[in-house]
Amino acid sequence: MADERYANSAVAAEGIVPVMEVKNLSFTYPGIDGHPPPGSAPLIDGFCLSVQAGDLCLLVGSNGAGKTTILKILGGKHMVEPEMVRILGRSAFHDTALTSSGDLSYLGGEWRRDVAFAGFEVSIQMDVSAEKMVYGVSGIDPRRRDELIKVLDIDLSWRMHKVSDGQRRRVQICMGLLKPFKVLLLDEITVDLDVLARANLLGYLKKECDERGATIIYATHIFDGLEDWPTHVVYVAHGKLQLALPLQKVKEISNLSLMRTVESWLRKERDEDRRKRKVRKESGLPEYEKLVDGSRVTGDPARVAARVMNNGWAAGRLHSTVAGEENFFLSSNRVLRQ
Ligand SMILES: Nc1ncnc2c1ncn2[C@@H]1O[C@H](COP(=O)(O)OP(=O)(O)OP(=O)(O)O)[C@@H](O)[C@H]1O
Repeated sequence: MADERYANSAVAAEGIVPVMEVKNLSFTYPGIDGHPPPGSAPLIDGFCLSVQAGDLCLLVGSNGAGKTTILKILGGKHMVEPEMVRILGRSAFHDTALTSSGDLSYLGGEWRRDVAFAGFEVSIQMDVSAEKMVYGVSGIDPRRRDELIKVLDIDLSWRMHKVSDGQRRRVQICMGLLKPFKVLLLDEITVDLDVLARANLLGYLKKECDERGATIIYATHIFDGLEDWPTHVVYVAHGKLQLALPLQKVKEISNLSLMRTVESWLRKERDEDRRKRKVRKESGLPEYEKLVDGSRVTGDPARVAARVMNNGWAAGRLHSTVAGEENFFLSSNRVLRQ
């Protein structure tokens, strides 16, 4: 699907390297011993995607589909084989300059940070002003900073330990956008923004893509204000790419609103899952695949444990993700087969 899109791209035709290229990405979270549980199937499986400069991709899928995992891998937070994910021609995990330069920015989850002597993942709620946070980053274009403060309507006198969740989130977003990113990965960070702040932020992000050729991947379940916002829609289910299409194409194949279109995809996916579970149950298998440390295990765990030596993990690595089990329970692209 993604390859089709890439082949149609004028930029690709000229042989220009895409801003982001994901090739056959497979990933399994490590178990307690740093290795994937015996017999676990890859959580992200054979995922491919090409994204060009200026693309605004909406990443959609049901809960647990793998969106956050994919965004974290793209953001260099989990190690995968360098050739699986190339951002601006570099490996996000191995080339830390990608994120430290601000070229690649990831915004998601709670606002936490490792603080010396205080521990890892300490939430940012200390008694510090918004001004100190926003002006504490050096080398920022003052006009860009002023615009962001305005767009996000930040009161610089806010004390971070006293503000509301939405106000804290606005400062977090501002900090994440201060450097003129080339690629921005957004994992639903607008949930606690009010309607106006969200609309202003979406407008700002679109402008960044239109005017600077920045690229954004945005995972969300909130479709308010997104009808004409993305340039592309990427749908993932069970860790597999289902489709990656220009918004125009999505509109051509569906006469529903974007939200209703995505809803129909998810409904179809759920119905298919239910049907498969029914078949499993009727044939005496457990209705749900067994979960080991949060990872899927296919078939009989005792039997698949025997295949542990061939599960795609290289010895001594923390997060190796060489492609693993072939017999994945769900087939790829099945959702779109009409
Ligand atoms: N650290 C982890 N260790 C093991 N499994 C994990 C871990 N984090 C997530 N998972 C599993 O990975 C799967 C995908 O999770 P992920 O958070 O990527 O989904 P998502 O599409 O972002 O879901 P949502 O829409 O609910 O945010 C889930 O089944 C989850 O249980």
